[in-house]
Order: sequence, then structure tokens, then C-alpha cells
Amino acid sequence: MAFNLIGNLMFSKDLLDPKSERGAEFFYHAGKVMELAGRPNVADFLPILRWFDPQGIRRKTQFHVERAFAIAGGFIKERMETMAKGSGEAKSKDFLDVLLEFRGDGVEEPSRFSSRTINVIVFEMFTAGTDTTTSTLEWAMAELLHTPRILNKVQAELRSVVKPGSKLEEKDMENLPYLIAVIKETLRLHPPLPFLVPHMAMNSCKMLGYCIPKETQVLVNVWAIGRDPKTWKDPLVFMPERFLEPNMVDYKGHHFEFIPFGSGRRMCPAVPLASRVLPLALGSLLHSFNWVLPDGLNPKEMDMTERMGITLRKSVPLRAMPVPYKGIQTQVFA
Ligand code: HEM
Repeated sequence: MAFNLIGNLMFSKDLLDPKSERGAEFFYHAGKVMELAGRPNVADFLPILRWFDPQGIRRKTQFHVERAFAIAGGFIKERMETMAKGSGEAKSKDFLDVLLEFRGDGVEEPSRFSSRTINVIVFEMFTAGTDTTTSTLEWAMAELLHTPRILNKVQAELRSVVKPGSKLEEKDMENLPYLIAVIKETLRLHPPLPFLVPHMAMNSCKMLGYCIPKETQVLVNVWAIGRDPKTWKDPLVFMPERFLEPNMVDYKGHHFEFIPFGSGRRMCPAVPLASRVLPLALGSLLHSFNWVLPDGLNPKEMDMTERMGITLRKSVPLRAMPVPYKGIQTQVFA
């Protein structure tokens, strides 16, 4: 879902259309890059080994990046040719149009973006936006199925605001505070990038009493920050209600106790997009379907262990069965 959504935003293409071979190939290579990025690399701990690349992580990553670039490069070339001919069918602008039409002053910004730069930006959007969105939705569904009281509450809110048979829309969000709170609580307990992305100290500095030498790689443990008992009451309990309290913290980067999107100049540029897509996707799943665990599994027996990589995924992927909702609210009791 997330990959296809970004494909539409970037290229106006359904990349996961079964007929799109290039889309499937791009998906495969982008996925491999994410997987390799999350693999522990001894060269990060012993920089002297960087040149030897003992696990072959750099070599394999370069291979998959180049393949993905070749495919995206093809999309970019096709679009440039269509623009040059002026023969494009009338459609609303996508992100690729914006990048190709960009004209800077040539001094503080480039006069235009090269194909390589566009390729890097596009690829980064896919790698940064796919697993993060998927992980959040999977954890939200898992936590809800694990805590049927909360699942019932969020479905009751949704179904009182959006009538059966109607589709959930962006405009409904202002009337769905509990759904938004479920997303926030999921991001607190299961931030998809548990250490943000690695940052590097540009200069030696002193911070919080520590000396940080120039070029040190800095990881921020937002996973631990979100579970700190000094900040959060019952930190390990999934309790969306905490985000309904007045003056509660938000994830816009100003409250350091809750920074799943990072903070400062390099924080996630897609916060506005994610804030719309996450509740819309989760809300649609919960509004249109009731959900049942397979093989009569008791919610309390669900495996909720985490697997740490560059993104935080469930160790055992969630399995749940959708039952179309036709207007009768079923109560699920723990
Ligand atoms: C649940 C959803 C998401 C979460 C929690 C999330 C979180 C993050 C975090 C923590 C960072 C690094 C910030 C830092 O280190 O300070 C980041 C960077 C980034 N994110 Fe997101 N993200 C999400 C969705 C998306 C989506 C949907 C896209 C694109 C369509 C996206 C595009 C990016 C890009 C391009 C960067 C790199 C920015 C840079 O290099 O300066 N993210 N994101």
C-alpha cells in the first residue's frame, strides 16, 4: 500500500500493478537496500575495516541501488521526453513534474536538478516512506487486536462519524480524535526508526556533559525516550487516552520526549503527508472490516516481540482476517 501510494505521488504510476514488471523489480531492489541498511555492520564499529567491507554490505547495497536507479532513470527519461514533445495527457502535477520543472537561482541553489539528483531524491522518498508507514500500520493493528477494548472504542468512534457504506475521507479526521490518538500511541511505543537515521557531528562539541569528537556517528534512541518512566505514566501500556489529555505533547519536533519523526533541520519532511495517510489507511481498515485473529488465537497470546533493524518491525508478522462490516457493530471482549 505505502509503496504504491508513493509510486502515485512520485510518478503517477501504480508500481505494484501486476502488469508493471519494472515496478515489481524496483520494489524488490528498494526493499533489499532497506534490508541491508538495517544489518549490523562491523565496519561501523571498526572504521578501519570500512575499505574491506568484510560483510559485503556496501558492495551489495551499491548493486541494488544501481539497479533501482536504472529503473527510476527510465521513468524520468520517459517523462522528460513527454515534456519535450509537449504531448503529455492533461493530468495533475506529480512530484517528478515538480522536480523537473524546478529552476533555482544557480547561486545558493542549483539552476536545475540533474537526473542523478532527481533519482537520489526519488529513491530516498521510496526507502524512507515505505517501511516506516507499513511498520506503523502493522503495529497499530497488532496493538488494537491485542487490546480489544481499544479496538471496539476506535471502531465505535469511526462508525458513529462515518456511516456504513460511506468511505472515510480526510475531512472526517477532525472528528476522530481517538483514531489520531491511536496513531500517536503506536508511534510512541513502536517508532518505525527507533534510532532515527544516523547523524554525524560536523565539529567536536560538548553536549549533556559528554565530549563528542568531530565525525562521531550519533544515534538518538527514540524507542527508549518513548518508554521513559520519568516522562510517561505506565510507559509499557498501550493507552491512546494519554494523547487526549489537554496540552499533550505532539510529534512536530518541539517536544523532545516524543520525536518519532526526529527534530530540527533534518526531521522527516513528510510529517504532513504521514499525518494524513496513517489515520486514513488505518481508519479505512477499521471502518470497513471487523478483524479476527486466525485459528481462534486469544489476543493475550499474540506474539508482540520486536525485531530491531533500521526499521522496527514485528518479529512475527501480524496475521488477521477481515470480515466485511455491514452495519452491525460486533463487540470483541478480552
Ligand atoms: C510513520 C511514518 C514516518 C515516520 C515515523 C518517519 C520518520 C522519519 C525520521 C525519524 C527521519 C529522520 C529524522 C532525523 O534523523 O532527524 C525521517 C527522514 C525522512 N523521511 Fe520520514 N518518516 C515517515 C514517513 C515518511 C514518508 C511517507 C516519506 C516520503 C514519502 C518520508 C520521507 C523522508 C525523507 C526523504 C527523509 C530524509 C530527510 C533528510 O535526509 O533530511 N518519511 N523520517
